[in-house]
Amino acid sequence: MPSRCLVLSRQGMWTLAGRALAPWAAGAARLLPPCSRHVAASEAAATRRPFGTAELKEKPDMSKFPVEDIRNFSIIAHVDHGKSTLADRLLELTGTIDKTKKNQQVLDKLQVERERGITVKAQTATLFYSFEGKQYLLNLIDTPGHVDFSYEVSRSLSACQGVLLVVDANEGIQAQTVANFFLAFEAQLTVIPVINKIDLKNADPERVEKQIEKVFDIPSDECIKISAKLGTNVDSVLQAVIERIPPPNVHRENPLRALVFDSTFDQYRGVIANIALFDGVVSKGDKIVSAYTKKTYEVNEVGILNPNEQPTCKLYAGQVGFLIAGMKDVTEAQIGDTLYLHNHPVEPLPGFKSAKPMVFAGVYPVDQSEYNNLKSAIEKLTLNDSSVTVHRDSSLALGAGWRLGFLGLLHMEVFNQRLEQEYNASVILTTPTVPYKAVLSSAKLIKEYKEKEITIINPAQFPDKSKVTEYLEPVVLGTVVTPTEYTGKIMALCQTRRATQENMIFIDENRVMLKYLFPLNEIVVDFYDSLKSLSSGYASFDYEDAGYQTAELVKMDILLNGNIVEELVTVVHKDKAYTVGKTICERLKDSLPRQLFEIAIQAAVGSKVIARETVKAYRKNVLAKCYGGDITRKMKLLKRQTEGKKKLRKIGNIEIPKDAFIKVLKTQPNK
Ligand SMILES: Nc1nc2c(ncn2[C@@H]2O[C@H](COP(=O)(O)OP(=O)(O)OP(=O)(O)O)[C@@H](O)[C@H]2O)c(=O)[nH]1
Repeated sequence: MPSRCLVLSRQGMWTLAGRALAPWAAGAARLLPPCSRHVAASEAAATRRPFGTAELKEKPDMSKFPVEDIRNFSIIAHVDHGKSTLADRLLELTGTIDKTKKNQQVLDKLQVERERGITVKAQTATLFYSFEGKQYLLNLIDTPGHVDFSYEVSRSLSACQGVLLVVDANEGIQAQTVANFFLAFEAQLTVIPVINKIDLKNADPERVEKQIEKVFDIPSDECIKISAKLGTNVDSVLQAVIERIPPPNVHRENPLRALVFDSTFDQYRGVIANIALFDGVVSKGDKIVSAYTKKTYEVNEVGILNPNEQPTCKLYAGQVGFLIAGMKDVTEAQIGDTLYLHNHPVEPLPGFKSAKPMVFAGVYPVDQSEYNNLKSAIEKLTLNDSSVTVHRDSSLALGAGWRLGFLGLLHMEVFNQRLEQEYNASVILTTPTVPYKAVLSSAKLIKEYKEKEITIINPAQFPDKSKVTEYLEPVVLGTVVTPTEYTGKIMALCQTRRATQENMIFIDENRVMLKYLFPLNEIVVDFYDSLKSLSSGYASFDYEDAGYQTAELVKMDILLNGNIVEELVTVVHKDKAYTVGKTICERLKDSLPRQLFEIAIQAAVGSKVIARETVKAYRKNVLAKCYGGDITRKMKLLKRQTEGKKKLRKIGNIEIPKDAFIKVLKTQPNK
C-alpha cells in the first residue's frame, strides 16, 4: 500500500475497507504519476479538432486508436461543484457538441436530473482530441455527486485509469469530495485535482490548494484552477488528462474479455450494455457469451457514445462503448458481468460487489388492476438502476406489491419520480425503514426462521420482544465538513441523533471535519436538512456503512379510528417513541382531509396508546355545486369524484389521498 495511505490512516480519518477495487485499474494505474511537466494553460499548445464530422457520418474505424492513445477518466466531486458543467466544456472543446449552441448539462439526460439539477446516473462520452499533432481517444464518465449514488461512482471507476477531482474554489473540500477521493484512491487511479469556479467573487483557490495538500497529500502545484462556466483554463484539464493519466493496461491480441459496467433498457432495442474492453475485439455479428448466464447472443450493434450512440465497425481493447445483442430479459444483462467470444472462454473479471441497500420501503399500485403495469415498470427501471433490490411483498390492506431497497432517501424519491415520469405509474410508498436485525431467543424460533439472527426489512414483521434476546440497528460512519462557527450547533444536533463522536480534524483555520458514528435510522430521513438549515447551508455530510450495534427498539403502530395504517408502521428507539408518535399524529391531522365523520388518529406501542389527535367531521356534497337539475352535469361531477377516489387509499371507511402519506412520510420526525 502506498505510503500516502499510511499517512492518512494514522490520522484516523479514513476507513479503507469495504470498497470495491477497480479490476482494470489494479495493474495499470499509479496513484499519482510523477507530473514531470507542469501543465501550462497554453491555448496554443493544443490544437482542437473533432474526429471529423465526415468520419462520424461513416462508422468510425476504431482501430486507428492504439492503446497508448487512449485515456479513460471520470469526473468526481461533491454535489454542485461543477462536474456536469465541466463535462459540457470538455465536450465543446473537443468538438463533440456544438459550441455555438447553449449547452447545459448535456450528459444529464433524464427528466428527473434536469428538474432537480442533479446527476443520478453516470454517463459516458467518447471525445476525440488532437494534442501536439497526435489524435487521442478520451472516454469521459460524468458521475453523480450525492452520497446515495456513490455506487454509480465506484462502478464507473472500474472503466477508468484516472479521475478529475473537482473542488469548488469557494466552498473548498466537502464531505463528498473526501468520500469520492477515497473511491478513486482505493481503486489506485490517478487523481487530477481541479479547482473550479475561480470566477466567483469569493473564490479562494489558494486556500483550497492548501486543503487538498493537507487532506489528500497531493502537492498544491498539481491543482488546475479553472472556471468551467466561462471555460477558463479548461484546455489545461485535457492536457493533464493526456499527460498524467496512463493508458489502459490491456491486450488486443487476446480473445475478447469485456466488462458490463452499466446498462440501460430501450423499449425497442432491448438492453444496451455499456462495456469496457479489457482484451480482444468485438464487432457486429460476433457470437458472444455471458459469463454470468452462459447464454449466447449475436452482437447486433457496437459503438461509442458521442455522447449519443454512434455505431462503429468494431471496438478494441482499452475502448469504452455500447453493445446491443438482443438481450430482452431484464435478468440477462447483469452489471459486472463479463462477455467473451463463443468457444473462447476466459477467466471472468472480478465484477462488482452488489450495492447494499440502506433504506427499504413498500411500493404498491394505487389500484391493484395496475399491478402488472407497475411490475413491468419496476423491472425495466431496475435494469437502468441495478442498485435497487426487489422483494415481492403483500399486505391485507394494500394488496400485492414489493419491498424495495434503496441506497438512501433521495434515491427512493428519484426512483419514485422516475416510475411516475418515465412509466406513468402511480404508487403508494410506505414509511422508509432501515434493515434491523433481531437475535432470536429460542431453538424453536430459530428452527422456524431457519436462522438465529434475522433481518427485518418490513416493520410490520418486526418480532415481539418476547421472541428475541436483542435487537440490532445499522450504524454508519458519518463525515460532516463545516465552517468552524457552526461546530457547537452541529455537535448538539448529532447528540440528539444518538451519535458518538469518533474524530475531529481541522482542514484549515476556518473549516473542521467531524466524524461521528450514527444509527442509520437517525440520519436517513431528515438529518441532512437539519444540518443544512442550522449551518445556513454551509455544512456537508456523507456516510459509509459501519455495521450493527445493539439497540432498544419498539414497533409503533399508527391507527385511524382503530384500524392500523400499514404504510405508517415504524420501528423506533424506545426513548423516541413518544416524540415520533406525536409528530406523526400531528402531521397526519394536518394532511388528512375532513370527512363526514370524526377521525381519531393514534400512535400505539403494543396495546398502549402514546399519542392522539382528532380530525373533526365535515360535510361535503359535490352535487351541492349544481343549481337546478342539469343531469349531465351532475353525472359528470359524480364520475369525476369516482375517478378521484381511485387515487385514494381506504382505511376502514376513511379515505386518504395518496399525497397525504407522502407528505407525512417525507417529513417523518426523527428528533
Ligand atoms: N460561477 C460559476 N458557476 C459554476 C461553474 N461551474 C459550475 N457552476 C454552476 O454550479 C452549479 C452546479 O453545477 P453542475 O455542473 O450541475 O454541478 P455537478 O457537480 O454536476 O452537480 P451534481 O451532478 O448534482 O453533483 C450550476 O449552477 C453551474 O452553473 C463555474 O466555473 N463558475
